[in-house]
Amino acid sequence: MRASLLQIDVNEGESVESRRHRVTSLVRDQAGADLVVLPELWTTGAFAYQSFADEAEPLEGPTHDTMAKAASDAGVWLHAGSIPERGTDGSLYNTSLLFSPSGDLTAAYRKIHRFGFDKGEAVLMGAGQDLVTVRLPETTLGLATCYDLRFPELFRGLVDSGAETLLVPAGWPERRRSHWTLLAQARAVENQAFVLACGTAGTHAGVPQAGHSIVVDPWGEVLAQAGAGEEVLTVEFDPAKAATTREQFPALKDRVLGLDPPRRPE
Ligand SMILES: NC(=O)CCC(=O)C(=O)O
Repeated sequence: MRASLLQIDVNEGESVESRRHRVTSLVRDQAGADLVVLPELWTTGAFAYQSFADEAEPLEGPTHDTMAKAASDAGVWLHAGSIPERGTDGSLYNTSLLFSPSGDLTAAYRKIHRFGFDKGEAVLMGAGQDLVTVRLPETTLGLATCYDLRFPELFRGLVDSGAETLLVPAGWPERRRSHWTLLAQARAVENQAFVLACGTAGTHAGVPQAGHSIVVDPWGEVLAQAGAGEEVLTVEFDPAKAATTREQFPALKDRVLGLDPPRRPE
């Protein structure tokens, strides 16, 4: 499979409309890839909390429409990153969209772990409830978003649902770049899965972004990593390596199931 991760520079000097236009043409340029991945909340910026409500869109809003067309023009599976979604219940969600090569919306994942503790996304957006996996001809995708990367139980749930390739759009800050690389490798090793993690470049809301989008194989080897600026990171990988790694080093089979989860501290 050939995958292209589009590490987009997200900054307030460019309008949402102009960025959407620019990203659409970048996606179209990826014809020949099998899978294209965009970052988290690339229209607004993941830390631009004050613009979430103004820029929120219904699931099938302007970003959906332009990305559906770009996926079919390029003939690629497109993980279009995430949008600030205005749900039919009126709440906001951080929702990622996956399109088929014919431009159909195949899956939507509402981010489960919201970042910010008692501020920002954590209070402005609702939490997703559902794990999402998608069967492609070559592999089964598992969807997660940014801060989710810190929660291994979510990824284990995706693996239990058949995932072999884990897609993680993000808006990860430079301040914690070492965690980004470490966690991407950890999720790959412990789940014996590919991890394709696509972040943003630039600075928005005063938060410099880490960039350094990364592709890790099921053995934990880094197949490719971007630099700090806007970049198209292209990588070829054999998705069957998840199954062979699991056969040859069958650690997932040694899981002890049914352990009582520790109680959450008061
Ligand atoms: N947008 C996010 O989820 C940021 C996550 C983050 O900064 C971290 O986990 O560290």
